[in-house]
Amino acid sequence: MDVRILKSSFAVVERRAEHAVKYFYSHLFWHNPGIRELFPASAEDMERQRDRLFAALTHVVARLDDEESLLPYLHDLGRDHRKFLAGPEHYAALGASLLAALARTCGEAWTPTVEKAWSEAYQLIADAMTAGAAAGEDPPWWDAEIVRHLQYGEDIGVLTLRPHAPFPHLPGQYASVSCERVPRVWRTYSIGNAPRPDGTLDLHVSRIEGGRLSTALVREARPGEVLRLGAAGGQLTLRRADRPVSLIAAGTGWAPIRAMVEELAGQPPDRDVRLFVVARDPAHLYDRPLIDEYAASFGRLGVTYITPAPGFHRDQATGRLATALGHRAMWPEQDVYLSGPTPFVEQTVRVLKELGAPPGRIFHDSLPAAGTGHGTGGRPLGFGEWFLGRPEPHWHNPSGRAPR
Ligand SMILES: NC(=O)C1=CN([C@@H]2O[C@H](COP(=O)(O)OP(=O)(O)OC[C@H]3O[C@@H](n4cnc5c(N)ncnc54)[C@H](O)[C@@H]3O)[C@@H](O)[C@H]2O)C=CC1
Repeated sequence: MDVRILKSSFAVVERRAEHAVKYFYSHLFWHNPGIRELFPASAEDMERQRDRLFAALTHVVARLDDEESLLPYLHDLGRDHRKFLAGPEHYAALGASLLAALARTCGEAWTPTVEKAWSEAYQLIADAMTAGAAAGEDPPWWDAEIVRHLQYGEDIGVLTLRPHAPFPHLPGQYASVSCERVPRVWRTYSIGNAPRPDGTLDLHVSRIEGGRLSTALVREARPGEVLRLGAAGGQLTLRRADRPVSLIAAGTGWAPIRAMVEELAGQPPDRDVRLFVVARDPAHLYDRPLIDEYAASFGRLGVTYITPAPGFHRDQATGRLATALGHRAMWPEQDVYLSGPTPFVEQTVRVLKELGAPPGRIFHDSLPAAGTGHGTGGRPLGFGEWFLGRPEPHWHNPSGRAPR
């Protein structure tokens, strides 16, 4: 496999990424009509799917000369793709369409040497993914019955699920979730509890305006229905160290923090733990009674609730949090765990760094697209630049896994 040739031809493809990805899917669905059934039906969900494919491809090409890190990534990716019902025949079809799209996009730069390099590279990718899928000991997915559905106000739902088989997860991790009401659409939700003896788990869902899965889960799903879960992942898990801890949650970002508080409460540490809970209004502090109970029973836990001042926009709570963080000392010595909306996490990380928190001790899930769409000097980003400049999205980081 000639990595130099692959990278230089991929540089051409990146500049015309949108064209390449559209051509790829048109080619794939035209030649394999059955495959369309495996992908989301709506144009909007399909758009996201296109983003994922190119992001994963970029990730792979960037690591082609580092097989040591690439192979485990591809194994995990293959194992993860079992939940999409991907079989060996699909890998062959995808390979043919990928090569056709690359050839089309590269134009005259597509020589027999380039084609040979890409065929070999794709074979390596497909072999590693199918080997990963075959070696996976976990089920391809977990069916999980809704056993309780609580709704807080119009837009928050807490769903308790009972997986049909043991579902390994660590406090703070998330799972991808799919529901028959919105076929073939998967979204990640953090798990709101530490592992329980009865194996049940809670998902905290905030309904997004126009979000079909979150609307179905909050407003329509009922006990008795079965959801589908992919393996738990993510690295927002407690580091066991002898340091003070701050936990900061906004909105349903409370879910993974709650799981970590449960873990800490099981073995209360001999160190200071401070919890900041931020919500758009007091009615959205939906777990406040439980948090107060924890604070009463777990002596080293201090809690600060933060909502916007009356009459202010919900985001004002983030400014109020910054002030409250400024009143806490010890930032250079502690571990900080953060969870909530992406702009909230970005803003709070900046404040924490200014307060002296070491970047290596601030933990949060990888953030999806920052989405400003602008480069230096306010220049709009080209499509390929935009893809490449994005932080690594967590939906194609299947390596951040639960213990197996
Ligand atoms: N592991 C993680 O990081 C998790 C992240 N989430 C994310 O958290 C969000 C929760 O949504 P909701 O409960 O509806 O929260 P929300 O929209 O009610 O926001 C809660 C608080 O976050 C802050 N905030 C929200 N948007 C902001 C902005 N643009 N700039 C500054 N501050 C902002 C405000 O202080 C607001 O009061 C979802 O986007 C979800 O994806 C949810 C669970 C886990």
